Formats: sequence, structure tokens, C-alpha cells
Amino acid sequence: MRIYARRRRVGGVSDSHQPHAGTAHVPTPDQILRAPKVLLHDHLDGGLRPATVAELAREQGYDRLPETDPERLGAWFREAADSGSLERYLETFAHTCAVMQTREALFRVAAECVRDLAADGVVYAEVRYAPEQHLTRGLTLEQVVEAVNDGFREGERLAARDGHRIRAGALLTAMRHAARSREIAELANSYRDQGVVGFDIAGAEAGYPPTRHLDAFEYLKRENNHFTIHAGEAFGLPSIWQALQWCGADRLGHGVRIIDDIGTDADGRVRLGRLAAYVRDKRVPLEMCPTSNLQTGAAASYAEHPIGLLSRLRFRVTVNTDNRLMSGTSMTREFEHLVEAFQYTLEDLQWFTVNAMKSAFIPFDERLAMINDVIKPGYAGLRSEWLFAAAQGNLT
Ligand SMILES: O=c1[nH]cnc2c1ncn2[C@H]1C[C@H](O)[C@@H](CO)O1
Ligand SMILES: [Zn+2]
Repeated sequence: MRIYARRRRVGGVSDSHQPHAGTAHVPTPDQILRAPKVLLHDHLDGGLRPATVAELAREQGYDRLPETDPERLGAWFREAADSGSLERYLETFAHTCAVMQTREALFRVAAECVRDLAADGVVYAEVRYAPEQHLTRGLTLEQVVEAVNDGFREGERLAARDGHRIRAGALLTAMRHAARSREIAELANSYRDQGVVGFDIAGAEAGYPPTRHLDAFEYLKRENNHFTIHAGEAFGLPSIWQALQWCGADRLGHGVRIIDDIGTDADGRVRLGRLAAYVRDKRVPLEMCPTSNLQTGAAASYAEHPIGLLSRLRFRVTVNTDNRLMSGTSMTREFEHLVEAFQYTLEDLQWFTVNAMKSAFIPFDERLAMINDVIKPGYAGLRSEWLFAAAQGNLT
């Protein structure tokens, strides 16, 4: 086994949050795959296998797919989503939603989603979708939720059979251009002990501020329920400010534009504006999705992605996939990109993972058990492999 070691770089995430003397461990792709990972921001209708999209389309007589060969179809989704604009990116979902209109299709897509995440080393996931987008062939909102929940349970069962332990919860999304958010919030609340762990709003951000859905958020707060809001992706600080201070979001979907409230003074010291300071002080979780942000133009490159600075400043950063199909990504791939851009170590990846687990919408004792019984032992195991190899002189 060949393992890589390096001196800790000043300015990496780890220097600020995990004192770790001597060499630090740069994980290999195989170790990243095997590391336990937690995913809080992943869209069900953005994560289908290309072969499943093609097969469902064929079965259902949907003839508008731009390609029918799975490989070419996968490439088409990635390229079409690579437009530099959130609005254009979102157009690709018409095809995935079109084939997710029956109980069987929703069940299958949900089960495959959980199996794919488990095979990628994800141990806990919150997967979101908009029930209102799955009603064109006669399903009710409740039937949609039940089909997905049943699919998630089946995915967990099959993953366990394959030796992967994973737990998946659903987040119900309301589309921000539509007017069903209160209804979807009530739906989320009525399924909260049956597989639905929270609520979200998504869709085009510019022109659709979070306060448009205040009624839904105030209802959920009165019910002591949890919600996240896509904010600060295609629109800037006002969107983040509204999501937090008017709507009371528990987490921010993306939140990358919080960087606009961070500057440097004449001495080169980093200065946080009031909103950025609030986000950091209150430990507001940021659901960051690097590849998706590159595609929609929210960041120029991995190396320039605000995740580097925000992690160094110890915001509560989490790493996510957003849409695995449109981005051709996985949690392992997202971590790989960050390791390459920022030379993150295994300790850094554990930090992102623990941040995510702390920020999940399941009860505190269950989050703690995941951290202590699954995440920490998983990373410790990878570290001891590395120490063993080091002792054998296999480090390069
Ligand atoms: O990154 C995103 N920003 C805003 N909306 C998004 C993003 N990714 C997916 N969506 C939309 C398109 C889906 O149809 C919907 C529900 O999953 O959420
Ligand atoms: Zn998203």
C-alpha cells in the first residue's frame, strides 16, 4: 500500500481546528470512498442514474429525452447543467421529473438513491424533492411522500444486505416560484415521524425571496419543526438575511454569497460584516455544494470556491453533492476536488463530516450516537491504517 504524507500547510482548514503535530494525512481516493460521510443537501430528482432515466422514459413512453443511450444521456445532463446560470441549470429537471410520476418510479428512484449513496460511503443522508412536481399522473401529495419513504426504506435494507449501513431521511421542498409552500410545510409536518425530517424551498432565487413563503416558515416554527432554505446561491446577502432573520432558517442551502460580507482591513486582517459574524457566531450550517456552484457560476473554480476561506474562518461548513446526475458527482468526488484544491487532510474531512452530523435534523441523541459510534471510529480506523503503513516505511 502506498500512502502519502505531507507537512501540515499553514492556512489549511486543519491548522485552525485540529492541532495535529508533525505530518498530516492526505487521503487517497480509496480512503475518501471508505471514510464515513454525511450528506445534507442532495436532490432526489437530481440524482437519478442515467440508465434509470432512460429505462423509465422507455417504459412510460416519454419521448422528449435528448439522448437515450445512458452514457450520452449522462453527458448531456452534465453539459446542459454547465450553463453558468441557475435558471438554465434548473431546466434539466423537466426530464427527471417527467419520469418520476408513478409510485413505482418514485419507489425505484428513491431506493437506488439510497443504495448509491451507501456504496459511496455515505452513512447518513437527508435527500430532498418537491412533492408538488410529481402529481401529473394522478398521485396525491401523500402518495408521493409514501412512495419515496418506502423506497428509502428499501434502499436502506438493500444497502445493509450489501454490507453498508446508511440512514436516509426526506426533506420536502416547496418550489419558490409556486404558491404551495404552506401546504407542503403541513405535509412535512404530518410525516415528521414517518421518514420526513424537514422542509426546504428551492428553484430560481432571483425574484423569489424567501419572505414570499413566510407563512410556511412561521407555521413550521410554531410546530417546532426544522427547515433549511436555498439562499445565497444565485442571489446575494439580502436573500441570506431574509432566510435567517425573517424566516428563521435552521440551515442555509449553499450560502456561498456570505463571502460578500467578508473583507480585509488595511492590515490585511479578515473582517466580518454583521451578517457574516451572525452566521459564524450562531453556528449556522452552510450546505456547500462546490461542483454545482461551478456549474451555475456561483464560484469560478474549486480553488477559488469560498469554502476554503469559510472553513479557515471556522464557519460551520458542510460539503454536499446537490445534484449528482447534473454534476456527475458523488460525496467522494466532492471531497476529492477539495483535497486537491486545498490539500485537506483526513482530519479536515472528519471535521466537515462531524459538522454535517451536528447539523442534521434528527434528534440530538441520535446525531451524537452517529458521531461517536460511526463517524469517529471510521476515521480512527483509516488513521490507524495510515500509522501502520508509516511504521512499515510505506509512506512516500
Ligand atoms: O441548487 C439548486 N438551487 C435551487 N433549486 C434547485 C437546486 N438544485 C435543484 N433545485 C430544484 C430543482 C428540483 O426540481 C427541485 C426539487 O428537488 O429543486
Ligand atoms: Zn439544491
